[in-house]
Amino acid sequence: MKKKIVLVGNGMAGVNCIEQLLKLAPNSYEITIFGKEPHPNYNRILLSSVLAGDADMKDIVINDWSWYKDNNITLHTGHTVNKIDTERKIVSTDLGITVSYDELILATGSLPFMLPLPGADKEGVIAFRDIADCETMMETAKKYRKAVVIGGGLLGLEAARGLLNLNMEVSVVHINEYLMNLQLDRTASSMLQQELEQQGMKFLLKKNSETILGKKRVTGLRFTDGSEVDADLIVMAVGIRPNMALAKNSGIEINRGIVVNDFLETNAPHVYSIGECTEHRGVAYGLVAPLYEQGAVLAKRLAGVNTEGYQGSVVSTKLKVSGVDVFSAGEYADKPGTRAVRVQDDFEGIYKKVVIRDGKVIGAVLFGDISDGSRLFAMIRNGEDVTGKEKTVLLGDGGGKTKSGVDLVADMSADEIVCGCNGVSKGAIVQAIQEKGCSSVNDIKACTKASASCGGCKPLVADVLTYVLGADGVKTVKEGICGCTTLGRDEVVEAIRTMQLSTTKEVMNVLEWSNTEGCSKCRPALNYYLGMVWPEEHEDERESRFVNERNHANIQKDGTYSVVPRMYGGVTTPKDLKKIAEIAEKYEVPLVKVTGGQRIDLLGVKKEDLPGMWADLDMPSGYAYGKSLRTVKTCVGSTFCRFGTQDAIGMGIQLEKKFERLNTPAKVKMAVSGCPRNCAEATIKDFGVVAIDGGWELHVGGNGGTKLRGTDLLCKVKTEEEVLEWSGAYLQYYRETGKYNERTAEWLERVGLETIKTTLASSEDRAAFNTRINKALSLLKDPWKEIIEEGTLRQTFSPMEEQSAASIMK
Ligand SMILES: Cc1cc2nc3c(=O)[nH]c(=O)nc-3n(C[C@H](O)[C@H](O)[C@H](O)COP(=O)(O)OP(=O)(O)OC[C@H]3O[C@@H](n4cnc5c(N)ncnc54)[C@H](O)[C@@H]3O)c2cc1C
Ligand SMILES: NC(=O)c1ccc[n+]([C@@H]2O[C@H](COP(=O)([O-])OP(=O)(O)OC[C@H]3O[C@@H](n4cnc5c(N)ncnc54)[C@H](O)[C@@H]3O)[C@@H](O)[C@H]2O)c1
Ligand code: SF4
Ligand code: FES
Repeated sequence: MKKKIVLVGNGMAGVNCIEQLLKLAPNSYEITIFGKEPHPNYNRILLSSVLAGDADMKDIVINDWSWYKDNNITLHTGHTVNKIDTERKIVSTDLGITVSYDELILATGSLPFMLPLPGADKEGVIAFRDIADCETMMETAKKYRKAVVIGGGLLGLEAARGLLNLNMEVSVVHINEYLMNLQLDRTASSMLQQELEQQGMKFLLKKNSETILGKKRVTGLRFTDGSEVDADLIVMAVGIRPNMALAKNSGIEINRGIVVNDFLETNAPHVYSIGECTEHRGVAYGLVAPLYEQGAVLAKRLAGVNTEGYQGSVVSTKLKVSGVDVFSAGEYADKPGTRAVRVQDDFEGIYKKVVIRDGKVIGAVLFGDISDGSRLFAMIRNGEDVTGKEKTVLLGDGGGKTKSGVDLVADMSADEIVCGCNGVSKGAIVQAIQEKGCSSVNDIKACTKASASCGGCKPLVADVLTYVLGADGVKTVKEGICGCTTLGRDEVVEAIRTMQLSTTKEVMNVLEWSNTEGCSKCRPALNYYLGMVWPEEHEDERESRFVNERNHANIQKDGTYSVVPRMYGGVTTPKDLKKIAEIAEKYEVPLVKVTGGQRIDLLGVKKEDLPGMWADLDMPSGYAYGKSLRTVKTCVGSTFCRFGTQDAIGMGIQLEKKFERLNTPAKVKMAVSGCPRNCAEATIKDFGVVAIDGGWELHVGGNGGTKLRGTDLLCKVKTEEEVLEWSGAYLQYYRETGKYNERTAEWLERVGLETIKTTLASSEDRAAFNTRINKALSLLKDPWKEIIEEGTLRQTFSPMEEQSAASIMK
């Protein structure tokens, strides 16, 4: 007769252990699983991606209902096991079921720590732990605007990013003076803060929460220093506590967690504990990789396979916030007896620190470029001795003194975990390569799920591929444009052309998107590609655009908008200035500001006032919100300046009139200077024109934002017509080959200046590019005018509409 095994906790650690056990001893046990949540086993890690709009609830299920059936597992969801009789070997649940066991696994996970503040029981105060919390946040974002996240750790920041994507204003309250203080040093933390502030997050540091304000529902949070912040939603993310109530009630030894030995045995015979509820050698872990390692040991033990036991884990973390690369592993803090190698590049926003003690790498922090993460992590885990070559660990030596990623893979045992998020070992990846013919990171992802969650293990997966197949055997596959597809930008655009696909829905269906609704990354990208390929046929999909582009104005931190009318070349008239002044008074605009692009910005406009204000202005939209031509900055040039050799203003106005409204992969800024003194700063623009004696220099690929880049010289031309011809060809080439959201500076570096020069060298090719761009330009209408004239569009400017459109498109 089969022995009976019972698992309490249908979460990541417990079910993974059962999966391992089924592989090692398929027919040895009759299995029963109890889970408090009403769902089959799902990937809790990916709740952050669901909240951010990058994955769908259905994508995060690890084992669906049929998996339990196919493996003859009896599953009781919605049941809380509340008693274990360790003498009679029976468990019972709150709903009255009792089941006997021969072996019992406790994998009850953790409970989020809720600060015991007065008012913490109010409506709108939640944790971020499970599907229910995630759904509450998504629902709340449809009705409310202000979110406060307490806790600036991994969970708090991922929650905050998700809430921003849901169109909420987000303030993160942190007790410490710097973010992710448990994972980062101050330098990395302040770089992280800067990046997140640019994404729109606000921070309240060194703040100790005192009282949650509001009647039935939360309205704010007061701190011990007396200050307050408004809140319609408070998410507590201040750490977790092992869930050991069941063990405690049943007389099983607990301390910080349920106490186990190296074989995951508790003090009660035949009762084991794994996962976040467990304390092993004094440590309770809060990341999945160690929990999977515990499960693997326990599965072996239960299957009668020899094992040395669980020895504890070194952990690494990666923040799952798009656009931010942060990695931390081991002991990252400076302490007596440690020394560190640091590299900091403020231009590229990169920081790397490796901590060394007694000749061994014991910790690392990486920001901006985390490609060394898995190599350093392997060194930390292997206790690699780097005495005498400490600097080469980070800086490289060109002579191969330190081990490469592939060498480190060679040293790994088959059981070692490569992908922490999905519990995939080196052995499983090697097997997928050898038995299933996988030859790229994407193949491995499809076969084993390795690299499918946070993506932090991609470099290590690539090293395993190289280790098995050699460098020539590995297929380098372009990144999918988002998590919904493995197809890259070029493949998608090619399919749109050749298969004549005309809507985002059609693209997603025909190209078999894993998430049929798409996500906040692919929907606007597809809308752009479709418009670029089919300028006449494609109808712009408003719902696929981000909030600023839907509303043709920039949303501000208080939910109002900013209005910037077009002012060609930065030139205005007394009449227009008077009109703008009167309108600013009429709509009680709190701030009128001259922008860096030489225009006038009316800030603090209510959404419902936008169409009225546009009608009164009777000026074209300045597209200050769009992936489009923003401004053409000009100096006064030969019109007034003593040094000017050409008419910079006239040239700038011609360029702005020609390219206004053009949809581009990312925003485009231009400038024209009337002489090489370059007062219009043309050499940090996407397209800069600088007058020289007898003509113009055309400069390309500049960027003045976070990643400052000076332009490269494209060519010199003689006439204004040539400036227009070259700029048209250049912009259309960028439109046709740029990835959505890729600025010209990044595009130029990817494609290469020489390729661009060669492509645009012939006048016939330039003429063809110009024909296509002129076609696209001829079809564009001013959006403000359209909205004023079109009743149904105008109606969408009521405050209620924005709430319902909040969806995933920030
Ligand atoms: C939003 C979010 C993002 C995360 N991101 C990452 C990440 O990027 N990387 C990483 O490594 N980790 C991450 N984590 C942590 C990771 O999800 C946890 O470490 C992991 O889920 C813990 O697994 P577990 O099985 O121990 O516990 P859980 O997954 O919590 O499973 C325990 C289950 O047991 C059930 N249960 C408890 N008591 C009983 C009972 N008495 N009877 C029946 N059922 C019971 C619970 O309801 C729960 O479903 C994240 C966590 C969250 C919330
Ligand atoms: N990417 C990832 O690996 C990832 C993502 C999400 C969650 N997780 C895991 O989930 C668990 C929960 O995450 P977490 O971020 O809540 O835990 P945590 O313990 O890592 O961080 C909690 C943070 O809250 C701060 N804090 C504590 N009390 C506070 C207070 N009163 N006010 C303001 N701030 C306060 C702490 O300084 C700390 O930085 C952890 O085990 C974490 O590792 C991991
Ligand atoms: S760039 Fe030359 S022409 Fe233009 S304002 Fe400066 S000095 Fe005058
Ligand atoms: S470690 Fe996160 S996806 Fe592999």
